[in-house]
Formats: sequence, structure tokens, C-alpha cells
Amino acid sequence: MPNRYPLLGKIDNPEDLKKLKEEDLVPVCSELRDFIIDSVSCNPGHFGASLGVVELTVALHYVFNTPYDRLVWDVGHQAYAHKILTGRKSVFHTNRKYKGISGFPNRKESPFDSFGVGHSSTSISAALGMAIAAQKKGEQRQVIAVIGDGSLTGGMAFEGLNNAGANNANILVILNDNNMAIDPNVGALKEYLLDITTSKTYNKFKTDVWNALGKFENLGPKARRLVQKLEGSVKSALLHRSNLFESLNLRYFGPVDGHDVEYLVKILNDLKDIPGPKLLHCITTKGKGYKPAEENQTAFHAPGLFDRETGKQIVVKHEKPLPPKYQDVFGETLLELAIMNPKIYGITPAMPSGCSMNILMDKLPERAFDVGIAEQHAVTFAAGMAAEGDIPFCNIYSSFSQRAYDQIIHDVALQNLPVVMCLDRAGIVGEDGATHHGVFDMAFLRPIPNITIVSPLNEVELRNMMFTAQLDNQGPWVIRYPRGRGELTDWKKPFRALAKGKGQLVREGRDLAILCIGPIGNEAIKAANELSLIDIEVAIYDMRFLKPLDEELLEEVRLRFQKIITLEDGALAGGFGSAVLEYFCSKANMPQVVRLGIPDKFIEHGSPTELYRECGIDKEGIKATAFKLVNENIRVK
Ligand SMILES: Cc1ncc(C[n+]2csc(CCOP(=O)(O)OP(=O)(O)O)c2C)c(N)n1
Ligand SMILES: CC(=O)[C@@H](O)[C@H](O)COP(=O)(O)O
Ligand SMILES: [Mg+2]
Repeated sequence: MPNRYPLLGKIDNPEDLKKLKEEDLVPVCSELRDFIIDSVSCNPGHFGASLGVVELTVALHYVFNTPYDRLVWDVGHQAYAHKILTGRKSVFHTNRKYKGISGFPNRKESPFDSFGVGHSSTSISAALGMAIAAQKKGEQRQVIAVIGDGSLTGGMAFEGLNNAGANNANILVILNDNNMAIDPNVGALKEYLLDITTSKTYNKFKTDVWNALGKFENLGPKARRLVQKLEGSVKSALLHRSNLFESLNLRYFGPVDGHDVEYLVKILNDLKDIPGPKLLHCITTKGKGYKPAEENQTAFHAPGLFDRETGKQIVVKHEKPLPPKYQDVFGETLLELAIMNPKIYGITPAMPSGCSMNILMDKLPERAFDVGIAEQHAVTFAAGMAAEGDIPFCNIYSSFSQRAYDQIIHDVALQNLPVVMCLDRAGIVGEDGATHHGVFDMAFLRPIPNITIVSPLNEVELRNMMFTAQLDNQGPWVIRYPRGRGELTDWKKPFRALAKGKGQLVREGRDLAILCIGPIGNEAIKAANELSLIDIEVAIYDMRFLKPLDEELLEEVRLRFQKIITLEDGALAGGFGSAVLEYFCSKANMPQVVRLGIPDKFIEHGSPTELYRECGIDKEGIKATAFKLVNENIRVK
């Protein structure tokens, strides 16, 4: 079979790339694009974003002396071309797989991955830190941050820009503007960028000035700065308002075509010689070069398996209907509740399709808000609505909610405002790995006063928790549930209000009790059913509430069982098992307790099944622990 990648096959690192002539970069980009399409169509991962920065990635590694010059990607979901060009082409088939390479830049993985990412809006801050560190050491290092227009809606990006403009450090911020986040980008900033991009007068002026610059090849940086200054003031006049970035003292260049690799090489070479903080505004297309991805950019953000020729997503057939995804149960239930209760609103920080709030958005657009990648703002915006008597359901992926910890404490709990925080992707998420596992929320939320924290065993429980939370309306609720599918195909039952702080016995037993919280409890039920075959009878208690804990039920368990396992899809340190231990150790003759959950380490990427097995919280791990506890004395963990 002819080699599909004759040029790319010879590129193992940027040194190999630099040996090519500039005109060879166009076919290199084409082969690199094909390689990404071939790889991701059969090994699912992020897709459209990487296709959108193929030319930018090639130009950056061609012009700059990476890894000495630092390249920091924002979010890092677009860094597949970067990984393929920096020594990982031969292992790229292990991307996001257990013990394979990470789906995001990772300092442990390569010196070319100058900073670990996964959560958005961090690149400018990290790059500025590196640039100032280099400046203090007298190193002539270039530092480049590549940030998307979506990530620029994150407040931290502006903290970085604000500080960058106040330092004369050598930092180049490349704004990769494709008008998309995962869903279409939102906010006033998006409109502003669109204005710059489409302003005819301004663009013509830009091109003229740029060409003039090019004619004076021997212009020293000083003279260029003069020309840039001139351009800045004329540009402001033309745009009838100052350029946002220049008003923050970053020299703004662009907008330029982010898919013209030869033009990018020229500009980046020019920018290399201009000192101080700079921003290059690149216009790209998410999914560039693969029509199905260009035409359906949200679906191809992370498409799963797809047919490379047709772009059709490959769905595995199942004889029986599958249970729904928890996010869809949330989305459909939120719509039902919003129809029942006019006080209910939905708020999402840029994840409308990810958390299925788009169901409410489509049906009742005036009742749902996508606030951009702005978790801190989302929580306090919700608090403001709650302060006015509304009942906002603020949905944030558990790991992204880490961004809004003080807002949850300071703006919501301290004021005891009835915000319903729905933490999707709580627990192990799988292939997104350590940055995205939502394993810390129970431990970091439990100490906060006034807060009610629940996690459902299944879809019916999730619906009833959402229903009860909006009825309660006495203070903040947190409802945490995992990525992926639930347990029940017949889940749309009539709502039933739950008694606050009450758990439930879901399986009788004799030899030991397993106390669990959340859908991980279904692993315990499966384990108990199999243990019963060898005459080990395990009782299962679904505690439902992490806070307030059902102490009456715990007392019943304490009086009936001397051997107890706690089970959670969350960090052991300070989590559900810790809360149970705190209760038991306040009583006489404490039972023997073994806690199962996420150990004190970061869990890498892999399938949820592989990662649950690694943490001992899958059915087999639970069976082994129960068998050992019943048959011998194990030290309390
Ligand atoms: C703090 C945080 N919130 C949300 C996300 C989820 N997320 C990943 S990529 C993305 C959109 C990023 O848009 P942009 O920066 O424009 O990159 P593009 O995909 O358009 O290349 C979002 C919201 C995240 N990774 N981190
Ligand atoms: C890169 C990023 O943060 C998002 O794309 C995230 O990977 C989405 O996760 P889900 O696939 O669980 O929605
Ligand atoms: Mg974008």
C-alpha cells in the first residue's frame, strides 16, 4: 500500500520539520491532517479543534526553537498535531488509552509539553510565568500561548492578559479564533472579535501597513514599533474604539488566515523580533479540511468512532434498549421542572450540549443561560438570581466546579441561597484522565455549612433529587452524578419528594453491610448478588445524602453489623467514608470499617472499567474486600 504520509513519515521531531523548504509545509499539513483523521476516526478523542490548528502547529514548530522556546496550549484538546510532530507519531494510537499517552499536553510525557492542561484559560498565566522567569535569568527564550476564542471567555485569561500588559516580558499570545467553543461561542467578546474580523476598512488598512512593513526588510525593531504605534492609533480611529488588546498594552496583529501556513511562517518570523507582550489574532475553522466536521462542529468536537469516508458516527448496536445518559435525565427533568415552576432557570458555563441543558435551551430559550467558560461567574450569577427569589439550576462538570469553590462558599452557602448545583461528570470520567475526573467534590464540599449534598443510585433517584431540591428551596443543594449511562430504561416515573437526610436499605444481608452513595452502589449490588452464591449475605444501604448524613440509619447499621464497607466514586480523604467513620468513632464499640474509593493519587486516563478496577471499586474489587473482611480481620483503613 503506498505510504500515505511520505513527508510526515520522515518527521519525528521539529528538527526534521525545519529541514524542509517552506513550500513543503503545505503538503506536510495535508498529510498531518490525514493522519489525525485516520487516527481519531478509529481511536475516539477530541477532533475538530486539532484539525483547526494543523497549519498553526506546523508553523510554530517550524519557526520557533521548541522545546527551548516554550509552547503552551490552552485546554490542550487541540494538541494532537503538536504531539504527532514532537516524537509521539508512533505511539499516537495509544492516545487516551490506559497506560497510553494522555489526550492533553502533559509535562511527564514530553519536554515539548511545557505545561499540563485540560481545564481552559490557564495558558496566558502559565506562559507569562515562564516568560518572566526567563527574563530574570537573562534567557532569550520565546514563550507562546495558544488560546481559543472560547477559552478567552474564561476570567483567568483576562487575569493573565492584564498582568502580561503590565510586564514587558517576551510573550506571544496566539488567539485561535474559530467562533466556536464546544457549542457556538457566546458573549460580547465573541461579537467584538467578529467585528474586528469582519471590519472591511480595518482589514484593508492592516494589509497595507503589513505589506509596507514587509518592504522595509532592514527596518530595525524600533522603527517597526513606530509603525505599529501609528497603526494602533489609526486602527482605533477606524474601529471607532480602541483595540481591546492594545488597550491592555499588548501589541495586536491580525486578523490573519490561520490556515495559510506560509503566511503564518512569515508573520511568526517577524513577530519573533518584536519584543514585549504581543497578540496574533488567527482566524481558523474548527474541523478544517474534513467536511463533516466543518459542517457539524459541535458533534465533531469529540465525535466517538466514525466512518472516515462518510463521516457517519459508528454506533454499536445493542439487542436491548440502553438506559439513558445521566446528562439526558438531567436535561429532560430540568425542562419538566421549568415548565412546572416558573422560578426555575438553567445556567451552564459553556457546556450546553455536554450537560444536555440544550434540551431546555431549545424548548424554553428564555429560561437558560450559557455564560461562556466562566464557572466562577456562573455560580455567582446563579446566586444573584436566587437572591431575587428564583431557583437556578447551575450545571457544572465536577472537575470544572473546582474553579468556583469560593463562589460556592462565599456567594451561595454563606448567604444560604437556594442554588441547585448539578455536578455532572462526578467521579471517574475515563479517557479524559486526571484533569477531568470529578473525584474531589464530596471532600471539598462536605465541610461547607448550609449545603445539602446528594448523589442518586439511578435515574429515578436523580429525578426525585432534582424535584426535592426545588421544593426544599431552603438553601443550596449539590446533586452529583457521573458521566455516561444509568441503570434503568424505564425511568420517567412520576416525581416523589425525598425526605431530607434519609438513606434507604436496598438489599438485606447478614454478614456485613456496604454503605454507598451514588451510582457506584450498583457495583456493590452486583457484588452482593454474586457473594450470595457462596453464602455471604451482604446488606446494601444507599445513603443518598452525604450531607446531612442519615445518622438514624447509621445507628441501625452500627447495632446490626460489626463489619462494614463504605463505597464511593470519590476521593477517600475527607469523602463519604470519612464522614461515616466520623459518625462511628463518636460511638462506643466501633464496628470494623473498610473504605473503598479513590486513593490519594491522581488517576490517569483509561476506560472507566479499567480505572474502577485499578481503584478496587468495581464489582470484583468489592467482592474481594467483602470476602476478606468476612473471613479474616482486616485493619480499619
Ligand atoms: C474550566 C473548563 N471549563 C470547561 C471546559 C470544557 N471545554 C473544553 S474545550 C471547550 C471549548 C474551548 O473553546 P476554544 O478555546 O475556542 O477552543 P476550540 O475548541 O474552539 O479550538 C470547553 C468549554 C474545560 N476544558 N475547562
Ligand atoms: C476538552 C474538554 O474539557 C471537553 O471536551 C471534555 O473533554 C468534555 O467531556 P465529555 O466528553 O465528558 O463531555
Ligand atoms: Mg474556538
